[in-house]
Amino acid sequence: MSSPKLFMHVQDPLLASNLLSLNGVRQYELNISHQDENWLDQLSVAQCDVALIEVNSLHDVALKELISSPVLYKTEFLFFSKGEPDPILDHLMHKGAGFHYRAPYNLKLIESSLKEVFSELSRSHENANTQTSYLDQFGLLVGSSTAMHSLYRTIRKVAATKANAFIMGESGTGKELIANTLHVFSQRAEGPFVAINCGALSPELIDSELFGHVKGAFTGAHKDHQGVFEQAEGGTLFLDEVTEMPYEQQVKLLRVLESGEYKPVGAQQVKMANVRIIAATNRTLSDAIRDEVFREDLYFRLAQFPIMVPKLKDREGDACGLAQHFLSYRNAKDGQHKQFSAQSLEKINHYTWPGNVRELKHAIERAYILADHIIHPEHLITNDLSEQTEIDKTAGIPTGMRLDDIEKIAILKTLKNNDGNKTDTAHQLGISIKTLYNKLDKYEHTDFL
Ligand SMILES: Nc1ncnc2c1ncn2[C@@H]1O[C@H](COP(=O)(O)OP(=O)(O)OP(=O)(O)O)[C@@H](O)[C@H]1O
Repeated sequence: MSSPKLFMHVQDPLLASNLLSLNGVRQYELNISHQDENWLDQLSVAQCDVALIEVNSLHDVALKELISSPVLYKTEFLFFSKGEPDPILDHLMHKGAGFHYRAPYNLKLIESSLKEVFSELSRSHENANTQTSYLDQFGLLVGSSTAMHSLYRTIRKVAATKANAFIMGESGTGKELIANTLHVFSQRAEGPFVAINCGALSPELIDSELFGHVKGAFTGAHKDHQGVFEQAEGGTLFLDEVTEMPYEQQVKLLRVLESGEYKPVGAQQVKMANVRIIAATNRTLSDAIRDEVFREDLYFRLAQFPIMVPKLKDREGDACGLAQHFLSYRNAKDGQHKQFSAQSLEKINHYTWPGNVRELKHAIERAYILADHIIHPEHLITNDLSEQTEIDKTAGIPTGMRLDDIEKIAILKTLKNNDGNKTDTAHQLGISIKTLYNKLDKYEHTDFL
């Protein structure tokens, strides 16, 4: 088991020796900087959990670079300064970089901060290879891997600010849960969390869905309707699949973000929005911007904090842990005691889960339905095409299975075969996209947790 790593860039010999004498420092695996090289470059390579940085020059290039570096969100920083006002350092503190100690330094306080951070990090390092059903939970997110703990730290820092955030990650990695967790840890937690899927909005109703409408604004507008900006007033508005919003609508969104003003359809008066926006996409943004699917200016407005979500296959140990987590909740709901065989856990551990946590969750749901007591590998229907024939033979529908369970299996399997593409899935199943979204929503909110 590797222990947490600490990077130290301190020029003042007295401060350096004081810090090195602390137990709080010595418990880490130490990386001392080479003074004549850029410390941020060194820290990026060393990938340390904690960094002690002495700031003693307004011309510290690395400090400026840190503002836009991903290292800012992966590392816990303790800055030391003589106390001269430093706008860059202030900017970093507003971004939730960590602690700033001003001379004369209180070594006891520094020691206790380092110990606290160490015990939090050790827990994540210890659990990195867990195969048990117990996983750490942060907000709504479950996972004990180092990648998830690094994400938790990022969320904690971003939540402390007022900035908009842009969550990027593959489908099924948990972007909506992350947005919700950000909300829960923010100062707006008492306000509403409103999520809207921009891919599921019909082009005719999009203005009304976003900004609302007044009675009589158009045929069928029988009464006033609140748009999501108003519903989320004082809270957080989550724009899922924001890159799927029609290009011309994106300008309207940009305008609201710039001025805070919006006008319900048919209204005379503008309203002021008081919402924090969190957006998400599973597209590769550079491609979406290049192909003119998504406006670059909107991206910059939304992405004051970009958050990258790790794929499930990059969260060591979490696939098995999450599988057990989902199964235990399902067992508890039905008063059952179904279990995984050792071979099933092995299969879960080795499969790459291209559909990420959603695919895993659905696979466990299907396995739970198909297995009597022990979940064997053949009950775990994955997207792995090399196993498809075998799966199809073994996944016959047992007599007496509930119709809504059969429907669920048909929907989830078709979705998987279409790599998560909901338009193609709805088309093949002969249902509307809206019905598909409603059903998926129902499964996600009723099966587990
Ligand atoms: N870390 C996690 N812990 C527990 N459940 C999770 C986690 N991540 C994802 N899930 C579950 O997996 C499913 C998919 O999550 P979510 O909808 O947040 O993913 P997404 O990245 O927003 O997907 P999409 O891009 O397709 O909208 C949900 O049922 C969610 O509850």
